[in-house]
Amino acid sequence: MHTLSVNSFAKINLGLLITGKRDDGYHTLETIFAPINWYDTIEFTESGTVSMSCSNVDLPVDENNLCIRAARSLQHFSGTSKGVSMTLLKQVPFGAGLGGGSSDAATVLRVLNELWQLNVSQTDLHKLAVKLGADVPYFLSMKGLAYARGIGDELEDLGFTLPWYVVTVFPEEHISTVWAYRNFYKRFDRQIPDLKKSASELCLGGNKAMFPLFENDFEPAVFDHFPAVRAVKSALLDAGTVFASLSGSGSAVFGLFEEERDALEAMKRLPENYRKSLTPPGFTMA
Ligand SMILES: C[C@@](CO)(OP(=O)(O)O)[C@H](O)COP(=O)(O)OP(=O)(O)OC[C@H]1O[C@@H](n2ccc(N)nc2=O)[C@H](O)[C@@H]1O
Ligand SMILES: Nc1ncnc2c1ncn2[C@@H]1O[C@H](COP(=O)(O)OP(=O)(O)O)[C@@H](O)[C@H]1O
Repeated sequence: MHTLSVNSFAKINLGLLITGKRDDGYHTLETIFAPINWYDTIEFTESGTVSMSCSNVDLPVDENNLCIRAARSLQHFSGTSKGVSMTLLKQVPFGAGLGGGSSDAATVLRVLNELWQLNVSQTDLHKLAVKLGADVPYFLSMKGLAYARGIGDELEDLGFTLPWYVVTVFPEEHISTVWAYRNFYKRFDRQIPDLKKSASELCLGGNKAMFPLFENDFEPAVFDHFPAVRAVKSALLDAGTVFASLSGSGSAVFGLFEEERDALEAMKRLPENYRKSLTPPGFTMA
């Protein structure tokens, strides 16, 4: 039986401005998604039923797992009776603000649409994706930097990449996205900068004066409740990063470096037990 192995890349958020709250409880936001070179690997083998195993025993592999939920949503939408056995090599920390689970869900939708020969349209896949998670559409349809609005599902491919090395650090604190959205300090009345234009001036024009616009609205509350997370941002700044920020709802923190040697030096200075990844400039999801 043929087995297909696919990598599911994680993301960081360059700027994350929460602009309001919808009647359904979801928040509207503006953010720039950027892919990083930290990934899970999922192996797919056709089978009569839908099942999965996972290298991380802390992650349930029941109907709540986003890989299973994605497979089920395709079965229900298409009416297919085909199945799949999935093996998830879990390397992206979860509760990290890196979208690892969302990326896995998007990979399952994309691969099973091909494997099961369903020919579900991109529009319909997008609808299935957003029901699985607000971040899932980004991983379904984008490869590089994307500007996102709505709940994170209205996407625009920016067509350029980050010109820096990205050091991403997980300080071993799992932060629930629900907790973060319940506890962030609201600033809905604040003037919203044009993140799309600023990202272009920053990445293409090299205008570092744009960096302060890329605030993460989760950061103040997360730093107040998790001082170890605040300390990672301070350590990256002390190591000479040109910009550092919480990613998503956290707890991962990333720093941007112009020189690889400075990025590697910064990684050495951080606690040994913190998981870290280094992404080169120009990275996109293959
Ligand atoms: C915060 C962000 C930023 O990219 O990512 P992570 O930090 O999770 O990676 C996303 O908005 C997370 O997207 P995702 O993790 O897919 O969230 P979902 O599973 O759809 O929603 C989990 C819960 O978060 C809240 N939620 C999520 C997205 C959003 N725009 N507004 C919300 O209020 C809702 O309470 C929802 O029930
Ligand atoms: N395959 C999966 N990988 C990671 N998290 C998963 C998966 N399936 C379900 N989850 C649940 O989703 C949440 C994390 O999702 P993820 O997209 O990684 O969020 P975050 O970006 O906040 O880390 C966790 O609470 C985890 O229990």
